[in-house]
Amino acid sequence: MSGFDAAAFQAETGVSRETLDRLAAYDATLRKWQPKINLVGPSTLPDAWRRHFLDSAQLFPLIPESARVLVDLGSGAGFPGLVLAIMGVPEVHLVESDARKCAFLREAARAANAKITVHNKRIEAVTGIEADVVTARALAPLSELLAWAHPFIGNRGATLFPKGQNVAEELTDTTKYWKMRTERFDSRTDPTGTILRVSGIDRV
Ligand SMILES: C[S@@+](CC[C@H](N)C(=O)[O-])C[C@H]1O[C@@H](n2cnc3c(N)ncnc32)[C@H](O)[C@@H]1O
Repeated sequence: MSGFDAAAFQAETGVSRETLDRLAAYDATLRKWQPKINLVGPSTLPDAWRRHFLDSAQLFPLIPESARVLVDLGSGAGFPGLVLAIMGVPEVHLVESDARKCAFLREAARAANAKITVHNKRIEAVTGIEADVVTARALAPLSELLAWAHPFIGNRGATLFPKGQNVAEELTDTTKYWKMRTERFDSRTDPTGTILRVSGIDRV
């Protein structure tokens, strides 16, 4: 059992009491639904405030201040997109192909009073959203993520992707297909992890 609880999350992120209460309502919904649908790895649930809530919340300060519209690809149980919506990103779209996970996302958003849009579709089928930021956690290699993100942000917006220790290899592979500006930030939850912020994306 981890000692990193909601209070530790609040101390680490500085979120308001109201935001913490909304995240706690999301957490309670996650714990209620987890036995019915495998939403997160069962072994990660006791440490959810660090492994999922802080892991998602650490992206918030990396979002440009002018950003209004965020698309989260392959949202699963809502990490990081739903956390970022609760923290204050004005317009958040969650894209998830699994209908049961979409039912959970709608219920968790209702419990947390978060006005998000859930798209129960494959990413490739979602069109017509002009976004400022695209996020995705644990979904695909970088080159694939950029191919999915590009229709939403063109070369104007930015992506934020938590990545593991293979990030250097993924970057090398990606430069064959994409021109881009990359910035790397140390993960606050994973000593071997990196948050990759990519912008100015164009095909080679
Ligand atoms: C490994 S989970 C990660 C979920 C969440 N982002 C997280 O980090 O906890 C990947 C999710 O992406 C969804 N997914 C995979 N490919 C997809 C696609 N092409 N379109 C929409 N959703 C997709 C899966 O159903 C799954 O819920």
